Amino acid sequence: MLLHSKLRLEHQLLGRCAQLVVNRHASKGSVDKEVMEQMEEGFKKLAESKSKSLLKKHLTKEIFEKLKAKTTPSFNSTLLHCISSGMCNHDSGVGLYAPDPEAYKVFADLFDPVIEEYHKSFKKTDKQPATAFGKGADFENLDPDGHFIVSTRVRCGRAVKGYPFNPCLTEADYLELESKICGAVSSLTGEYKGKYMPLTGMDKCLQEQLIEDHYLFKEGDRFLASAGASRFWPTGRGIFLNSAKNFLVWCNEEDHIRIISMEKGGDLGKVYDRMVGGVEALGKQLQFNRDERLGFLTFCPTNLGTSIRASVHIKLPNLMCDPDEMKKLADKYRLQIRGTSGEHSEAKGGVHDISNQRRMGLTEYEIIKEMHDGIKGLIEAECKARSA
Ligand SMILES: Nc1ncnc2c1ncn2[C@@H]1O[C@H](COP(=O)(O)OP(=O)(O)OP(=O)(O)O)[C@@H](O)[C@H]1O
Repeated sequence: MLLHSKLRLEHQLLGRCAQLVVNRHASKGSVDKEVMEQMEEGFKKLAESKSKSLLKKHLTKEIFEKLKAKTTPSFNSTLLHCISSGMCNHDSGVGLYAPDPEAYKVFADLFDPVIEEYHKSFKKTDKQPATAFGKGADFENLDPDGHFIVSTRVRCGRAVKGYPFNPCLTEADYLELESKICGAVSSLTGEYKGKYMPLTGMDKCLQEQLIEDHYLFKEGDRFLASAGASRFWPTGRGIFLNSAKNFLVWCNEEDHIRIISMEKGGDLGKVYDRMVGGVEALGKQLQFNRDERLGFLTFCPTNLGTSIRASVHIKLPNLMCDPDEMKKLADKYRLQIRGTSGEHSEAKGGVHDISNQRRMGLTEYEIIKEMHDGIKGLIEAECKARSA
C-alpha cells in the first residue's frame, strides 16, 4: 500500500508539472505568446545545461528559430509539445516525442537528425522496408540449458489511424480508443484468448502484483508525464492478458497499443512468432497508422520503423564486472542495456534487460536476427570470460 501511495503522489506531482508545459495549446495555426515564452525559456535552459540528450545536440539555435512558430495542420501541435520532456528532464537520453503523426513532417528538421543518430544511420532519404515478419522458427533457443536467460519478451507498438498521440488526445478520445482496442482483443481466440482489465477501478494489490511480475506498465514515469502522456490517467488505460499469461496488450500507455509476447527461458523464435500472430489477428480488426518512409508511427521516435523491442532478462556476471567493456560489447552488437524493471531502472540480482537498440531501417525479421546474433555473441563472450 505504501508503495502505491508513493507512486500515486509522484504521479500527481509529475502530472501537474507536465500540465504546466503541455496543456498550453496554440490558437489555430499560430503559437500563443505564453507558449512561445515558455519555449524560449526552456530552450535557453537546455542550451546552458550539461544535458547529453539527442534533443540538446540537434536542437540548434538555427533549428529552434526555424521551427518555433510552426504548428501541425490537423491537431495544432507546437514545437513545445515535441520538446517538453527533454526540456523538463535534462537527463533524458533522447528527450523528443511526436504529439501527432504530422509532427514528424512539420518538425522534420529536428526529428530527422535524432532518428538518424538513434537508429544508427537511418538517413532522411532512407525508407523503412515493407513489413516482413519471416519465421521465428529459424532462430534456435538462445539458452537451452537455462544458464543465462531468465525470460524473453518481444513487443511492438501500434497507433490507431485517425487519432493523434497522447498530448493531443481528449478524455473522450481515450475512452473511444479503449473501447475499440478492448473490442478487438476481446474477440481473440485460441492461445490468445484472455481478459481485458481497465486500470480505472483495478484492485491496487493486483495492479502492484502485475507491475512486479513485469506484465503491467508502471505509473508516474516523469519522462512520459512531462511529454504529456499521463493526462486523464488512468482513464482509457488498461491491460489485456491471455490465460497462459504469455500474450499481453497494453492500452493507451505510451502508444495507443503495445502488443507483447513473453515467457520464461530463451526461446526467442517462439516468443516472436506468438507476438506476430497477435499483431496479425489485431490488424484484421484495427487500422494501424503506417508511414511510407518511417514505418509504424509511434509517440517516441526511438520506436519508429518496426517498433520492435526484443529483450532478454539475462545474467552475465563476468562481463558485467567491467561495465565499460560490457557497454562497448553491447554497442558492437547494437544492443541496449536496461535495468530489471524497465527503462530508467536498476539491475536487481545481477539480471539485466538487454534488447535491440535500433528498430528502423531493417525488416522485422532482420531486427530479431540482429538481436538474436548479438545475445548469442554476449553469451559466448561470457563463457570465454568465465573460463579465462
Ligand atoms: N525479457 C524480459 N522478461 C521479463 N520482463 C521484461 C523483459 N523485458 C522487459 N520486461 C519488463 O517489461 C516491462 C516494461 O519495460 P520497459 O518499459 O523498459 O520496456 P517497453 O515496454 O519495451 O517500453 P519502452 O521501451 O517504451 O520503455 C518492465 O516490467 C520490464 O521489466
